[in-house]
Amino acid sequence: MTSPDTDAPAVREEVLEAIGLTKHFPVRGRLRDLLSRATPRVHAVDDVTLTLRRGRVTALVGESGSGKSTVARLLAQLYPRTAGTIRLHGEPVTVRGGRPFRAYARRVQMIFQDPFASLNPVHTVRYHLTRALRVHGNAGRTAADLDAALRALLERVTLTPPDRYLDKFPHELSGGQRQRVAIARALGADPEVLLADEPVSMLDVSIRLGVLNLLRDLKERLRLAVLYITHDIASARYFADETLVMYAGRLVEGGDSETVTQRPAHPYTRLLIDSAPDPDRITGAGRAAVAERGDGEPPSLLRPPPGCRFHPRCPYAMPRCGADLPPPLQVGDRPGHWAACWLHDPATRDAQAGPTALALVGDDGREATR
Ligand SMILES: Nc1ncnc2c1ncn2[C@@H]1O[C@H](COP(=O)(O)OP(=O)(O)OP(=O)(O)O)[C@@H](O)[C@H]1O
Repeated sequence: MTSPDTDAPAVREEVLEAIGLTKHFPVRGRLRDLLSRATPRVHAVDDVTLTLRRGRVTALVGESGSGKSTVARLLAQLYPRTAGTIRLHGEPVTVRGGRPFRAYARRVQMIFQDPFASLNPVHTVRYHLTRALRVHGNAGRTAADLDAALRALLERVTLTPPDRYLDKFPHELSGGQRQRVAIARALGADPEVLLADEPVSMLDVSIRLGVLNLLRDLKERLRLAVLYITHDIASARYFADETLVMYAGRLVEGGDSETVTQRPAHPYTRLLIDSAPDPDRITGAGRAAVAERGDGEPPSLLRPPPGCRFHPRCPYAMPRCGADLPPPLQVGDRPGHWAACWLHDPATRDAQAGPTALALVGDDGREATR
C-alpha cells in the first residue's frame, strides 16, 4: 500500500485500538456472598471500543469513578482484562510482564496525574531520564550520546537550558516542571502512544494550559497518538480532536470534540457540560436546571442498572431505557457523531413526534419539544 502523493508505504493511522474492552474487579464479599459462592464484581469497564490515531488527541471524559483510569491501565497492559481485544498496528496483543511488556511499553507510555508521586524523591532529573533512555535502548553508546539524548529530552519539553534542570531533585521543581519531567521520561522510550491520565488536574490552573500546549505540540511534531483522560469536558474541547464520554463503565457518546461539546447528544453529556464551572453559563437559573435534569449519584458498579446505566438519573428516560441497552446510534445526519441513547433511534423519534411528545434531544443537543 502506498500513499497517494509518494511511493513511500502509507503509515497506518490507527495505532492502538480497543475492541469490547471489559474489566470486572472481583471484590472481597461479605459472608453472605461467600456462602452463595458468588463473587461480587465491580463492573469498572464494559465493552469499550476506541481507536487512537497518529497525530491525534482523543479525550476520554467522565466523572470520578466512571472507569477512565481503568481504560488507560488496560491499554497500558498494566491490568489483565476480563474481555476484549487490544490491537497495536492491527495486531492483537496481550502482554504480562517481562520482556514483552517492556517492548510494549516502548511504544505505549503512560503519564500519571501526580508527577510528585511518579518521580522518586531521592533521585535527580538526570537519573530518571537516564534510566528511561537505558531501559528502552535509547541512551546511545557513549557518554556523549547519553548527554545529547538527555538534553534533547529536556529541550523537547521546554525545560531549557537543560543544565539548569538535569541535577535537580523533584522537590526543587514546580508542579508544572515535574510534570514536564514525567513527560520527558515517557518520551525517553520514543513511544507512539501517550496515555495521559488527568495530566494537569493536580497543577495550578495558571500552568495547566502550558502543559496541555506542550502535549499538543508533541502530538503534532512527533505525530503521537494521545489519550487524554479528564473530568473537565471544557478542556477536551480545547485540546482534543475527538471526545469520548464515559458513564458508569460504558461509553455513551463520541465524535469530534467541537460537535460533542457544542452539540451534545446524550443527556449525560449535557449534564456534564451544564455542571462544568463556566462562569458565563452557570447562573443560578442554570444550576437549578441542572438539578432538575438529573443531578444525582452514579449507580453502584457492583450491580449496574439494566438497560442504559444513566436511565435512573435521566430526565428523558422511557420504559425501554430501563430494559434494553442502547447501541451506539448515529446522531442525526452527522457522520462520526454517535450516542448510545434511545432518543436517537429513528423509531423512537417517530413515535415521540407530535404535539404530545415528551422531551426529545434535538440534533443541536437541546430539547426539541416538551
Ligand atoms: N483495583 C481495583 N479493585 C476494585 N475496584 C476498582 C479497582 N480499581 C478501580 N476500581 C473501581 O472501578 C471503578 C472505576 O474506577 P476508575 O479509577 O477507573 O475511575 P475513574 O473514572 O478513573 O475515576 P477517577 O477520576 O476518580 O480516577 C470505580 O468504582 C473504582 O472504585
